[in-house]
Amino acid sequence: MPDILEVVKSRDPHQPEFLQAVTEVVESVAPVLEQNPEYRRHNVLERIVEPERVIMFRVPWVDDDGQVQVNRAFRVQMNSAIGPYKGGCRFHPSVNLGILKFLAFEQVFKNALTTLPMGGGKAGSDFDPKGKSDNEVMRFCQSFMAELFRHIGPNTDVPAGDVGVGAREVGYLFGMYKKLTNEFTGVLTGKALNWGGSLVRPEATGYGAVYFLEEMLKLRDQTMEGKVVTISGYGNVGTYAIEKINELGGKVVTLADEYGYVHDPEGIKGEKLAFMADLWTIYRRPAKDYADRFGCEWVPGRRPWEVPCDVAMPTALENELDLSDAETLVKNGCQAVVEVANMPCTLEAAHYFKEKGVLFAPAKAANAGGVATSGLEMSQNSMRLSWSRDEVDSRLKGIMKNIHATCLHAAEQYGMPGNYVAGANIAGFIKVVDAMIDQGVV
Ligand SMILES: NC(=O)C1=CN([C@@H]2O[C@H](COP(=O)(O)OP(=O)(O)OC[C@H]3O[C@@H](n4cnc5c(N)ncnc54)[C@H](O)[C@@H]3O)[C@@H](O)[C@H]2O)C=CC1
Ligand SMILES: O=C(O)CCC(=O)C(=O)O
Repeated sequence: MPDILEVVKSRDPHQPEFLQAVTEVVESVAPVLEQNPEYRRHNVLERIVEPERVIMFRVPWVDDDGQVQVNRAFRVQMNSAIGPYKGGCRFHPSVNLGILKFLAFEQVFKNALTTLPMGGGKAGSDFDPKGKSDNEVMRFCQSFMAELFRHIGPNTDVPAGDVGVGAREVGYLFGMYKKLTNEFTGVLTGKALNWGGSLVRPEATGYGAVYFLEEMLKLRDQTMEGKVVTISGYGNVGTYAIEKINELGGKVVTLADEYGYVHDPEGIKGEKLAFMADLWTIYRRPAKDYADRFGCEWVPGRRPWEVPCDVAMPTALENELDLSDAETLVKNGCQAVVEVANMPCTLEAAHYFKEKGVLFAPAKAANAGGVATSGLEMSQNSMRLSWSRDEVDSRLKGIMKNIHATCLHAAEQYGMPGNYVAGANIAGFIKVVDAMIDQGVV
């Protein structure tokens, strides 16, 4: 039996993020494979690390000066064993095939944990929406969809937003899909409310992560009341995580970007939260604007993890928190780390938190509220009905509680009590590979 990590490394030596995501899963599921020889016989590990399909395409578009620009785009259709491919689109200059494969791979397990019938996929482009006009963004989205539309559909593949893709972009993507197919269907989630979106979808990832954190804290007889929290990204997930933390009596004291971080010991709330909410999501402006506007400390070239906190919630990008950040957090008394971004902690940082007894929520469990609510949007679209805010929020809360319990149960069952990383990987893995086996070698 070949070592799967060696296979992945030798096939795709230039995809470190993908290898990292696979390594974490392989470490977790080793006891499962040992106890279930059937999984080895069906070669499930070798199959699950290979995308079912990857579409790569060029996206030509015309900028405001009349100049033709070209970007590269992908849709990674990773696994459809338990439902149509499902996962967001990322527009960011760092996007490449390896990053999208890691995101699509994570999505497979995450979507399985929600219990909703969704397979995993991820799309994206190296297009940078920063500094682009509305019209440029629209032309880019239209050109992107002019190719993607033939590969997706409400029962085939249902994309959504991710970094750099919010309600505005989903609107432009949907408009083009509708024009090309002459169909009004739930082919994208994260739609605006007045044309098929779901209440609570914008808030869902941030709220869901805080619901997960509440469950973890309950095990230590604690609540969010009085907790000091550090975050990084201040886009969609950062904004709504802060809103929920404030509501539950916590206080968020940082926000950050690639240039440095803002320290606001008074907490990001009220008028300040409203200002911050628009800063990236609408204007794509740097974090420093917040410091300038409210007279807070701006710390250039450093990361927010050096600010003492009870809870750290990385909310920007992969590998934004490394071992030395983890050591600083632990030294400063941090009790819990919640991965709200996808794979924001390096493997070494995640291992260190576990070793030191810090509560550690892995992304595929903690940020699953977003895609879960996308699943609820799909259900509402299929039924041609809209649920109330309370209905969606209580389903979201129920799903997050269930994911928390599922992770604990799976980890316990395989001899790793309290290890949320192992629990999330094992539970997601078993659900997906059982479905793959049921469906034969396809
Ligand atoms: N939007 C969603 O529903 C979900 C998002 N996620 C993950 O959450 C994270 C954030 O996503 P969103 O808030 O949706 O994106 P967003 O586009 O709304 O916000 C992105 C944030 O990251 C910051 N950022 C961009 N480039 C950066 C860099 N090079 N260094 C540091 N910061 C940088 C931006 O300033 C912004 O604050 C990503 O890892 C995404 O995959 C995970 C689950 C669902
Ligand atoms: O809502 C969705 O379909 C995707 C959300 C997403 O991209 C993620 O969970 O990372």
